Amino acid sequence: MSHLIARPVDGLSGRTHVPGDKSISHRALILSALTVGRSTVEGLLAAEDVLATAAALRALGARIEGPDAHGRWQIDGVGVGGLTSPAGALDMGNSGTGARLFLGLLATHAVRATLIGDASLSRRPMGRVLDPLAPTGARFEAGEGGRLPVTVVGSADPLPLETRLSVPSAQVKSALLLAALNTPGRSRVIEPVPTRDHSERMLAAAGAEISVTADPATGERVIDLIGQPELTPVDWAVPGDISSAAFPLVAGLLGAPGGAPVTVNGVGVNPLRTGLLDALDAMGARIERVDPRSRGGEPIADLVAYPGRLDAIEMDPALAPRLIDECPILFVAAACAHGTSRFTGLGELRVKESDRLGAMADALAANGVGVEVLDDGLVVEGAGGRPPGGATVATHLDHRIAMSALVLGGACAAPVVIDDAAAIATSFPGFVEVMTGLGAHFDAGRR
Ligand SMILES: O=C(O)C1=C[C@@H](OP(=O)(O)O)[C@@H](O)[C@H](O)C1
Ligand SMILES: C=C(OP(=O)(O)O)C(=O)O
Repeated sequence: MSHLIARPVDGLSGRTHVPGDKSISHRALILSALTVGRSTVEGLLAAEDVLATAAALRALGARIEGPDAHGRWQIDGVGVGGLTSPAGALDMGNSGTGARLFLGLLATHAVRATLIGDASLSRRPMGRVLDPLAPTGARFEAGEGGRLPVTVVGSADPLPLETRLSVPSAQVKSALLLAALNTPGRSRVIEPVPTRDHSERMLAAAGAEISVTADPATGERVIDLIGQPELTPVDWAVPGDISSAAFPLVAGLLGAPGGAPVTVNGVGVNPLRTGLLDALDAMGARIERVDPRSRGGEPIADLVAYPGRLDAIEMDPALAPRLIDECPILFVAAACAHGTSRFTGLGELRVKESDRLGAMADALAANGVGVEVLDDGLVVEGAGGRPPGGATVATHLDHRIAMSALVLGGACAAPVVIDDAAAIATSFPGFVEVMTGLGAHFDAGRR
């Protein structure tokens, strides 16, 4: 395990960019593998989670090469329904998105495949996709409690789905849409609470017959997909990941008021992903969106975070699906704010790469921040400036805990150590370089 120390700094400033969006990168590879012909991806996130998806698709018959000298990836698809049984197990590594999306994809292919993952992924619930996928006719042999390893015996003659999501999860929604893609006829997924809509946008871009409407009676999102289309190749362009940009942006906010800002160029600002910006805005943060434009069918902008006073919030729980991955770094912002913040509606954080409520409560408490853990949230007593710091944080194979703790260290009075920096490669290779380029001080020496 490689520990890393974040030393206190006065603030960060400068201009940077972050790697491609993880959600969009997974989907670009998967949908490309289902087209007939050659697709390309520019800006693909070449991090462990996405590379696991690429490896799994290769094992199922797609050809994927990259990056070329221009950073572009090429995928030769096998067409919807064209995947074949892999020779060995598909290792999804640390990736919940990969595991759930492949369970959907494979459910309606006449293949047999076993999905495995690391210790963190092997603890995460898969029943949330296995149960709603059962009506396709697929068979699943799962580990205890519906956990990995899971062997999928895909249905050769799948039946259409009509499902109302019981968990607000883009992974579950996307698994069902991928299953519906190779199912004859019309499938319907009803989403009571909107979640990131990259799958819907990208399926439409590849020529699938998909419609998204609001149920006139309930207002719920109704997604209809006609199965077994011939998908056309796409030249995808992936925006910067707002979930990665969150770290330099919050670090930028935590500098001395009046200091220079941190700018992150070309960040995806899909409205279903920008809950962090809304929560920080409610805390009094100044984050400007400059030069709004679009990339690959998604809105993007340069985001500029100015250091200044932050005040506590009582977060609106309805924001949860729009900022779910950004909660750990939002808790760091709250730890430095003036007053006591209250976050609820975040029970989903307990089933991410780690129990993120428990892991962040431990990380903050060890570093002198007052916290109370709720069933579905946290109460954080802001230090109104620099928390004490000085402790080691257990990262539990969780990239977002690792990066949040390093940002915390920069804003504390004494250094913060993480026990293992390796998990950062899950989603944000180059994190250390991006942050040090803005003035962060990390080292692997002694405290
Ligand atoms: O669909 C996706 O790409 C993702 C959806 C979210 O998970 P849930 O759908 O389980 O909330 C998020 O936490 C994850 O990092 C990526
Ligand atoms: C929860 C996350 O990812 P996944 O579910 O794909 O492991 C994340 O990236 O914060």
